[in-house]
Amino acid sequence: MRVDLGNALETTPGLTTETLDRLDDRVAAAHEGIAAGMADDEFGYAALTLPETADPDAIRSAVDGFDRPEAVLTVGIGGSALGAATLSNALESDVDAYVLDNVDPDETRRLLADLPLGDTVVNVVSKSGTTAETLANFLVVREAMADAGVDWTERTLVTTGESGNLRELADRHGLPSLPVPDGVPGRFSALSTVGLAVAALQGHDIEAVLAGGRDGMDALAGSLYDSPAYAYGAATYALAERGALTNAVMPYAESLETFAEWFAQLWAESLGKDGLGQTPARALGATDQHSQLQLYRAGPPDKLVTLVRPTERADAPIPETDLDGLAYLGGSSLGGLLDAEFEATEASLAAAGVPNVRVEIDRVDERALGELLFGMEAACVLYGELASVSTFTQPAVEWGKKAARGLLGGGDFDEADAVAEKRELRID
Ligand SMILES: O=P(O)(O)OC[C@H]1O[C@](O)(CO)[C@@H](O)[C@@H]1O
Repeated sequence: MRVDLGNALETTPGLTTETLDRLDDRVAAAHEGIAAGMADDEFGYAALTLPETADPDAIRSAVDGFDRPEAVLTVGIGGSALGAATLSNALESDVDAYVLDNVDPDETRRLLADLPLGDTVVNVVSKSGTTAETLANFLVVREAMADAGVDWTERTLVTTGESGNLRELADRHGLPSLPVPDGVPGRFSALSTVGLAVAALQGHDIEAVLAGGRDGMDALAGSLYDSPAYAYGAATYALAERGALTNAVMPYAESLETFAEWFAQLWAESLGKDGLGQTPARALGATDQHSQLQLYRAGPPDKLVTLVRPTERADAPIPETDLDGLAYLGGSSLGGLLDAEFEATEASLAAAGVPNVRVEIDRVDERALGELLFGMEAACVLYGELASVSTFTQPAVEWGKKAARGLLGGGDFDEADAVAEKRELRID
């Protein structure tokens, strides 16, 4: 993973090399704390040692009990789905991967109608084992399998904590199961059993993903000038401090679109604390040059754009044409056009004084993805240290969970009572 901060200097809001030099002392101190937390396997910091502590053999032995399936369905939500989805949507496999990470009945019904349930492994993931959406979807999927005459106990892999409903279910039915690593919040668990089981079922090289994570660990250093991850974390923090309260992450690769969704949870749920934070916007290049770029370039000067691309990609030629106006395209390639648009968008933002950061990986493969996921996790942890927020907790999401549970009769919660007090101004 390589980071280029050049287009975040002298912009609005913007940084200077003096700013970064001054910040580097704080990066060094933060790195000491992070390294100590990693060494002591402290809550949250344990995520940054997963490239060494994850056990690929245990993952492979859990999935090897299944014949190679036609499809894998992940039933989970948030970090219990997005890490696996990032890898499966970035890498090609002849095992199709699907995700149920919402409780939209139309989507659930549509998906179950499409799935070859008799040749699908259901990967149900919940660290807590109590997440309503995940458990509700699993109960629906399990019934659909039974209705299809499929023995769900033969087609289900459970990844969960030491206790809770899913652990009880796995124990009761002797299901193959994997542990969720202690001290690792879901949004930081991509390089663990949570994110790697699907990749293993799809035949991907999970050892290479972890090797990429180790590349990222090795690249951590006591200076932002020696660590791409810390450079990104420090620059985004300093830009937020100067008014860049939105970070639009814009990968120029369809295979990295889910990565932007994974990044959005990591960034928002880790850093949105105490009235602080930086809103992650999900964009896609080149598509969003024809939509959101107008706002990024000419809207309020309150954002930065993170442009992500692989520097090597399979390509597709654009045929020659006798149409005069299109002659410049003929003989070029789609990849050549995409790269030109990446560089043009980068220059367009710079010309308008909008800060943008370039993040590049060599190619979209297991090792580069492992390093990118690790790098953004480390960047997030550093940002949280610099902002002095509680990076690894997410108390603000609990209110809504209690309200929803109360509305369904799952307990007596004041939050549910507050729902009935909604202020109305209906325009029909
Ligand atoms: O793995 P679990 O416990 O089902 O949690 C799923 C997701 O819900 C959250 O706990 C927020 O409610 C996320 O932090 C987490 O990734």
